Amino acid sequence: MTNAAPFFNPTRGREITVVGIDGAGKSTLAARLHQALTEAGHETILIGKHSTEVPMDPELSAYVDQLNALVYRRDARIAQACGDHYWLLALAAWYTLQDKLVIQPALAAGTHVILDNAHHKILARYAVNPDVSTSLAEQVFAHLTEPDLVFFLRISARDALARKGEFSSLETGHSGGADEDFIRYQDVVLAKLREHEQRSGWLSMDVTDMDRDAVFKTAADALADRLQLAI
Ligand SMILES: Cc1cn([C@H]2C[C@H](O)[C@@H](COP(=O)(O)OP(=O)(O)O)O2)c(=O)[nH]c1=O
Repeated sequence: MTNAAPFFNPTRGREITVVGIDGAGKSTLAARLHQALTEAGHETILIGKHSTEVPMDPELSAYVDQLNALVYRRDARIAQACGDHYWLLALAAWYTLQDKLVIQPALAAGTHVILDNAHHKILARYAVNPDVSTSLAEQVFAHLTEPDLVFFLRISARDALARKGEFSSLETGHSGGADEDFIRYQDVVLAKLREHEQRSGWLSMDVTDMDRDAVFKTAADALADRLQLAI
């Protein structure tokens, strides 16, 4: 006998992440990839901003949900009072638990993970904040599992806004409520993402003139090509 034991040594799952500015189409693509992989018979989970379920562990799920509420369901006065460093560390705590309790066990069990809302956009947001050191922000996320494939959906802020129609205060970096505030802020975030892209081997797509089907088709081809995942 060899030591091959396929039933006890499932192939590790793949982690696939979608990044881009607000309105680039991340959630749309992530949901399509999740659906297509599942329909093709691949065990796959979709993880987003409010995914708090730790499989078969209601107690940990409740704890992760409390952390999600703390980080994302916060009131503006509390956000302001606590300040940027606090929120950076709270976000790092959130991403740490999501990685350790949900993503890593899934990958180890052979389940693929589609991650919408990865931490890269947060890094870009903090990189444009002069009050927080960029290297500190990079360090608090450095231990997270490295995705096997990152799709970067590139679009200008003006075009993203035309798609979205409306935006939240967070999506202007709390800089104001006008369209120009969204555009100015998101274009700076986009420039930071593009710097990251140069260093990271992301699969970059200019989605300005692509409809959702074309984006999905390009992504599906890349999954087959780079990760040998057929959908
Ligand atoms: C992908 C896509 C999205 N949209 C719309 C749907 C949503 O209202 C909005 C943002 O899409 P969404 O996928 O939510 O983007 P993100 O997760 O990056 O913020 O744009 C289009 O109009 N055309 C498209 O091709």
